Amino acid sequence: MVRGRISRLSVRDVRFPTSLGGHGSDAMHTDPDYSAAYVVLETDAEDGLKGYGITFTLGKGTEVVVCAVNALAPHLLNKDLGDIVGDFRGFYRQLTSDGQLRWIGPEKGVVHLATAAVLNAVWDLWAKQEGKPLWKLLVDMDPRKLVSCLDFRYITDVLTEEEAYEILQKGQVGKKEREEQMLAHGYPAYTTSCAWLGYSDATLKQLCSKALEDGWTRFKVKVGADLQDDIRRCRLIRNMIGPEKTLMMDANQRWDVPEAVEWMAKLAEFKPLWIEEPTSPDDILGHATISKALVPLGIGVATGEQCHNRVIFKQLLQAKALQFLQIDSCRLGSVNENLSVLLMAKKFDIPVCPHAGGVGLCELVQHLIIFDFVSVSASLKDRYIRRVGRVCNHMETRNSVCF
Ligand SMILES: C[C@H](O)[C@@H](O)CC(=O)C(=O)O
Ligand SMILES: [Mg+2]
Repeated sequence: MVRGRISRLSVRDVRFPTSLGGHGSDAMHTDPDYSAAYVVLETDAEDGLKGYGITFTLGKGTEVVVCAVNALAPHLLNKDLGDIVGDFRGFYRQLTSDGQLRWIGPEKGVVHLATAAVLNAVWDLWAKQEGKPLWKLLVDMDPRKLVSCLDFRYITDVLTEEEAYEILQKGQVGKKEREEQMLAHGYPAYTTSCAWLGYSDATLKQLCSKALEDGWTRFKVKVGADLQDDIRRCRLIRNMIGPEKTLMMDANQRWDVPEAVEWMAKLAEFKPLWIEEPTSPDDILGHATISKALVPLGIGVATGEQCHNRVIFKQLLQAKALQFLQIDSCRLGSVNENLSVLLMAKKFDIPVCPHAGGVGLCELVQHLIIFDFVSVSASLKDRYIRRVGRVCNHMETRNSVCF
């Protein structure tokens, strides 16, 4: 039973100096300081429970997101939590339709990152009050109630509320067994931690050996800045992991469309499962062109970590522009919008492999992907979550079930 009126919203600018060691570096973000705008919601309820919400940022941008969170605060303060989650679709619309703030969106950029942080905190508070981790709150929720939390505006041409409901109804079959499977075995994961672009070959080798010792079987390597460097680094890592283990590549939007196709033709010998963000995240048809050109090479296209909203995902799916869909728990408008993308992916039969690794992302997306497996996709085929130690060890979480 939800309770309390929101009495306080505070937001902090939290930064880790990861750029000093090249951690998190890629072909476009050469000096990332992993950071987060960290929101805490308090209520006047006697239970003393607080809701914590995060959005991932990269250093200086955090102060801008903090401003946007403060600008959204009046929508929450003095509101009854019961009223918010009782009409969650309406509340999502209220936040994303603020007559002045939507001009600097709408549903994209800084204001949407801020929306994610705020709504992540609301979901956290709701789950805590119900005494469940978020994934369990979602899995146990009546499908009618669940679809009532989602905003179908702009996506009804591919997914109506009724279709979403039917998907969730079908997902009820075998749900208990899948939940037990998750708790017993976890969700398959991959690591990027050994192959950031700013790492020397010596560091790459040392971290890759350690990851192999630790039992990792799937590895992602950053590429895109210099072809000869990429060939050398991909050869090094492929030789170390052997022909059977999985290798993914991530270009972080570095290339033009023809360049992406030519570059990947040169890296195809290292048998990547996917090339992630080969070009601008806004270029839907460009992704479709790349995707079509890489099919004969057996390389899929993965994208989504910088997809603004459900509309872009809808078009990527319609255009057959991706083979792996990467939701981001903090770039989309929190759980509400992520769930609508999970349901669209199910309709198009495209596996979801969430973006994670940044501050709080591994902790957040595991809830979404477990819900996806238990209640939506019912499949682990071609699905992997990202796991990372470096920032996760600053987080205290319950129910961590990734391996
Ligand atoms: C700047 C970030 O570290 C980015 O490289 C993360 C990313 O692309 C990924 O985790 O995937
Ligand atoms: Mg990436």
